[in-house]
Amino acid sequence: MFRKCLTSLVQNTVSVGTLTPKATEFLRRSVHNGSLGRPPKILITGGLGQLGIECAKLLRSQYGKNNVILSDIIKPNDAICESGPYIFADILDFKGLQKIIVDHQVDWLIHFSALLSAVGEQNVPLAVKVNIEGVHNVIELAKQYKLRIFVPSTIGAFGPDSPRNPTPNVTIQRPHTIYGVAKVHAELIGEYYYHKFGLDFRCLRFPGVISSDPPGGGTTDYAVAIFHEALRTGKYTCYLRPDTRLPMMYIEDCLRSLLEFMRAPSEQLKRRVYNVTAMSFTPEELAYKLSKYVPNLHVTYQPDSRQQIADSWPEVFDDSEARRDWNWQHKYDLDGLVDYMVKDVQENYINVENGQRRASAKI
Ligand SMILES: NC(=O)C1=CN([C@@H]2O[C@H](COP(=O)(O)OP(=O)(O)OC[C@H]3O[C@@H](n4cnc5c(N)ncnc54)[C@H](O)[C@@H]3O)[C@@H](O)[C@H]2O)C=CC1
Ligand SMILES: CC(=O)[C@H](N)C(=O)O
Repeated sequence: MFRKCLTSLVQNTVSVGTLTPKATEFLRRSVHNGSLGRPPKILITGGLGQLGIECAKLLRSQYGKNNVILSDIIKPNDAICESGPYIFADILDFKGLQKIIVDHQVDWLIHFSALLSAVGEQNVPLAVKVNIEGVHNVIELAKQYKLRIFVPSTIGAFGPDSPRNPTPNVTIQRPHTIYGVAKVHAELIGEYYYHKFGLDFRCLRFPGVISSDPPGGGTTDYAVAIFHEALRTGKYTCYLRPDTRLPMMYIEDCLRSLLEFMRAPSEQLKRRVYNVTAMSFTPEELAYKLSKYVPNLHVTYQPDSRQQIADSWPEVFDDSEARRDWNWQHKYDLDGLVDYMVKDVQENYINVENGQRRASAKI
């Protein structure tokens, strides 16, 4: 009965006449913070991308396997199905998303569906749909069902007119990619819904995120690809100039920032959109660090259309406001990142492939 009453409160489907507005708000917040014995039910959209699978692992370790639902439009493999709930959800299907939120009593929405910067430029109409219409759908649903919603933004939300070193939290934003335009739109509409309707909208601008999982087609992808190529072949051809400096972050830091930010009490947040970062480096500097593990590493540079995008993005990201307001602190610097990535790619990709090759040679 108590659980039912709380759920109704969270979803605002009944009015509880006997409770004061303050008590109602307290209960609603307690459920969102997982502090009433009921962890939040979380839906991750675009969950089979670079960030989604690892994010689900982290959130499931905190809130339980069945309280975190992964969703995407991709057919999942066996490992994904075994790891916890997975649902097909097209971000463009408003009613379909609505049904999932109602059926599964969702409290938090982590909205990862997107076309990244380089792929977005290859298919602008689709990027407009997924990155702009998709955000409209989730923001409206989050408002209707009183969800806490996280939408990531990016260094790509800045453009050539923005100060690049450092790029502060609030400054000129005139991006030249459809990806960036859509992210600025997401930041603004989220802030608008917060001011107008009290929506608990939260947004972090991430730098290039580095993990061993394949990235989705961005401008910062080289910083993942170089590990896979260099450790397999000792060579890598980079599509950016050697001196292209970009802000970056190891995935563990990125997802921890998301979790800490989602858990931060609303009154601690001075704004709804924060820059976060860990380090900045160039391809040349990364190659130098990697050459300590791959002594004869040979990197060549053939800049393509992604160079122009990178040249319009921040070089150094100023995340001092996140550090001040909710105590954001990164753990991995460039040395730590390279060390972890080398181990991860070697153990979980190269050694596994070699094992499979040996096994099939025996058959
Ligand atoms: N990976 C990075 O370096 C950064 C990522 N971000 C943001 O984080 C979020 C997640 O990024 P990644 O995981 O790297 O992207 P990703 O490209 O690896 O994954 C995006 C996912 O969205 C899904 N998707 C595409 N169309 C869809 C649709 N119609 N309905 C539902 N899902 C759909 C794709 O199937 C894919 O699994 C994105 O919003 C991205 O802009 C922000 C800054 C840096
Ligand atoms: C920094 C990002 O948003 C992403 N990795 C991209 O390069 O598009």
